[in-house]
Amino acid sequence: MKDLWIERGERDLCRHLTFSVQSGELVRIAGENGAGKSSLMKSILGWLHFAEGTLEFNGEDVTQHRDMLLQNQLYLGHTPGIKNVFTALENLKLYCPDAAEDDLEQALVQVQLGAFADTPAAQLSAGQKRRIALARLWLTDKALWFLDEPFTALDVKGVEALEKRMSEHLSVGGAIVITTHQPLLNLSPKVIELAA
Ligand SMILES: Nc1ncnc2c1ncn2[C@@H]1O[C@H](COP(=O)(O)OP(=O)(O)OP(=O)(O)O)[C@@H](O)[C@H]1O
Repeated sequence: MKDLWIERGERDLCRHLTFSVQSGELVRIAGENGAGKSSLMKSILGWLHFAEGTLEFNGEDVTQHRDMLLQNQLYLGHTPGIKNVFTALENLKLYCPDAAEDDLEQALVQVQLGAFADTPAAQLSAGQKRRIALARLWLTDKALWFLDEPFTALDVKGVEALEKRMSEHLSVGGAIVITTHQPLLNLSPKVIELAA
């Protein structure tokens, strides 16, 4: 990201922001509520316009055509986006339609939802719904993850499991951009601070 200038409404969320994310690197976007962390992620992914700046992915300018970036990324938003009428397994299938049934079930086991595969999401807690969304991280082969407040509603075990999965991803050359108001337990990110 080079010289990003992002405006929202009347506010400049950042000006001339430059940073990089390398293979194997965890980058944390930090800042107070409203500082622009989610907006920055959405701008990088092309869902929000940015006023100025360039984006490169694998050394190629993708500012105008983000196809290559989008094909290689997984974005997990700060709301889990779970449909109440569907079961945990069905919800995961919606996100990962090409995954084999066994793999979907295994991913639910990884997030301690093995026993809830056939339970409608309406009967699950906020943390359990978050875990369904997170189960995608055990199924994806995308290199670059954007995780917007992924720890919300998770208990300590859930946080530990997610950090372990993130650590595995980094160790095989993946990269992660994360926003979180919660301190990481075992991972040491590079921090990009946005002023409120
Ligand atoms: N849909 C929207 N339309 C207009 N402005 C918005 C919209 N969503 C957010 N904003 C504004 O953009 C700014 C940045 O919001 P953003 O959600 O990116 O902050 P954040 O740092 O992710 O906050 P939080 O820590 O609360 O999640 C805020 O000033 C907010 O008021």
